[in-house]
Order: sequence, then C-alpha cells, then structure tokens
Amino acid sequence: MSALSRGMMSDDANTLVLSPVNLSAYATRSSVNSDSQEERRKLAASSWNDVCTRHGFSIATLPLGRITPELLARTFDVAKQLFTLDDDAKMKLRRHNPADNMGYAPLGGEAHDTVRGADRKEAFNVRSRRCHTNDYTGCPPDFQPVVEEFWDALEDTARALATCAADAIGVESDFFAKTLKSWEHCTIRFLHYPACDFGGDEDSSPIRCGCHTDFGLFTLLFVKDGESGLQLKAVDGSVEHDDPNLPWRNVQLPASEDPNGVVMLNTGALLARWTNDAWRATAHRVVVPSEAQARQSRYSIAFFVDPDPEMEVAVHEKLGTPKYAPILAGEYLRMRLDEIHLAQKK
Ligand SMILES: O=C(O)CCC(=O)C(=O)O
Ligand SMILES: [Fe+2]
Repeated sequence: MSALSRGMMSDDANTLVLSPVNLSAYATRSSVNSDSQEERRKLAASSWNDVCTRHGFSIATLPLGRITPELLARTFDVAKQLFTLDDDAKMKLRRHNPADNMGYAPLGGEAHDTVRGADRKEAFNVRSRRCHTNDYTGCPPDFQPVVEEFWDALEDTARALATCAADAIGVESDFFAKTLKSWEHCTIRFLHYPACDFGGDEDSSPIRCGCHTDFGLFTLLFVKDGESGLQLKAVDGSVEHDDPNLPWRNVQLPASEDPNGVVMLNTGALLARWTNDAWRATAHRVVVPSEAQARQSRYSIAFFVDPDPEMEVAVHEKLGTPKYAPILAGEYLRMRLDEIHLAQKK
C-alpha cells in the first residue's frame, strides 16, 4: 500500500484530498421509496454536485451496487495475469485500432502529451458484449468470466450515477440515463504502467499517462492499492484543458479510506459540454513521483461511460443559453479519439 497516496496531509497547493460522496442511495436498489431514502438521494446528489462544479474528481466507497471490493480484487488479479503474459503472447492480443478500440495496446502506442512523448503504459480494452465481439483468445482462462461479471456490475452502477447526475443538476432524472441503452461506446480499460527509470523528479521521468481530460460522461477509476502518481488540475471557470497557469496537484485518498475499497469518479468533457460547463472536466495525468514508485508496476482500471452514439447531446433549457451546438455523442467521441491518434502520429 502506498503511504504517499494515503498521507495525513490536508489540501494544499500540491495535494488534493478527494472528497467522499455517499452515492449508495442511488446505487443500491430499494423497493421502499421512503422519505429517508429520498433524503439520502438528495444529499448524495447535492454533495456530488458540490464537487463537480469545482473539479470533476471525487470518490465513493465500495460496495457501490454490485461493485464489491471482492469483485474488484478478482478483477485486478486477472488483469495482472494478463499483463504478466510474455511479450509475444501479448502482441497476439493486439486488436487495437482507432475504429474498434478493443484488445491489447502495447507500450508506446498512445501519446496524450506530444511534448513528453508516448505514455509508459500498456492497456487492454473491453467493450459491451451486446454490441461487440471481444476476442479473448490468448487471454488467461479466468479473464473473460471475471471481466463480464465486472462489466455487468459497472453498467448497473453507471446507470445509477447517471440518474444521480441528472438530479444533481436539476433536470429530469432520466436525462442522461436514457442515453445509456446499448452501452456501445463504453469501454473498460485495464491499465498497467510497468516499472521504469526514475529521472530524479517527476518532470524528468517518463510520463505514465500524459495530460488529458476524459472524453465522455464520466469515468469510474480504480487504482490498485491506491498507488500514487495521479495528478490533476483543479479548474476554475470554463477551462477544460491543460492551463499552464494552474499547478498540478497530487491526488490523495482520505486516510480513512481503504484504497482497494473505493472508486474514483471523474466527470468527462462530454458531460461538461452537456451541462453547459456547470460541471467540470478536469485535466489529469499519471507521473512517476519517486524512485520507489518507478521501481514498481502500477495497475488501474477505468470504465469510460459514454452515451449511445446516436444520442443527441444538447444543453438542457434549464442550464442557460447554450455555449455549445448540439452534437451526436458518437460524433463527439470519434473527434476526441482521432485527436489522440493524430497526436501519436506527429
Ligand atoms: O491510471 C490512472 O490512474 C488514470 C488513467 C486515466 O486517466 C485514463 O486512462 O484516462
Ligand atoms: Fe483519464
């Protein structure tokens, strides 16, 4: 467990301790629609709203719906087995291209930050089995069943969070959730950042994941053992991308949280656009903060939640004069994915 990620420090210019938001009233199905349930939902929506109007990152404690610490641990185990395959075996899992965004993506395949160079990460992407054929040939035997169980749990929870987001910004409860039917554009991305050289400080060390904002509605991010390295820029006003005037801040979990029992929630650029910038999309990156961190692997799992591609993303009339023209969700995602792959070719 990383001491760095669970320090006793409070917020300062260099660190941001993520606020826990209690979303269980949304994630746990209850047949009883009691007043207290209603109160808990209101509290959840308003506390998530409070974070997201400042920056997009918060945490929720597991279990959240069917996402339990136990299922998460099993999922990390199979992901680790996959990344521990030898290089030849992993190259056979390579099905990654901009059009389908599935399968293995080797080291050096993506650059978010063209100045710092390619990300020091390898990834394996899985998409909804209802719309896509994930090819698990060559994966460890338990990978597919565990990942499918995890996917189903993620879907349920993401739908609940979409409802909470709509309540939080004061539009119809199903405003976002009704755009999540096919899950066609959602992706689970398993990430492994292997051990690497340490250059003396984070700026002269390899970048594990370059500066970016997530594209979609929101991302559920799980970081094994809460390993450090994640940094963000808490934005002010309508800044979405990397503003050189804002400092990078190290993300920390509250000391009271078990790092393997939380999920980080991160709102994406599409949601910022959809809420007319009422909610933030926050630039973030993963660096190598110390020699000790450089010496070890870092594992994380991101579930990128994107509306179905044919859904129109138009600012709700309750959210003021639209700053953005309506766009189809699929068109928007394609535009953002192309940006990464173009940057990589530069
Ligand atoms: O691995 C992490 O902690 C963050 C990964 C991330 O931001 C991403 O893949 O979009
Ligand atoms: Fe991200």
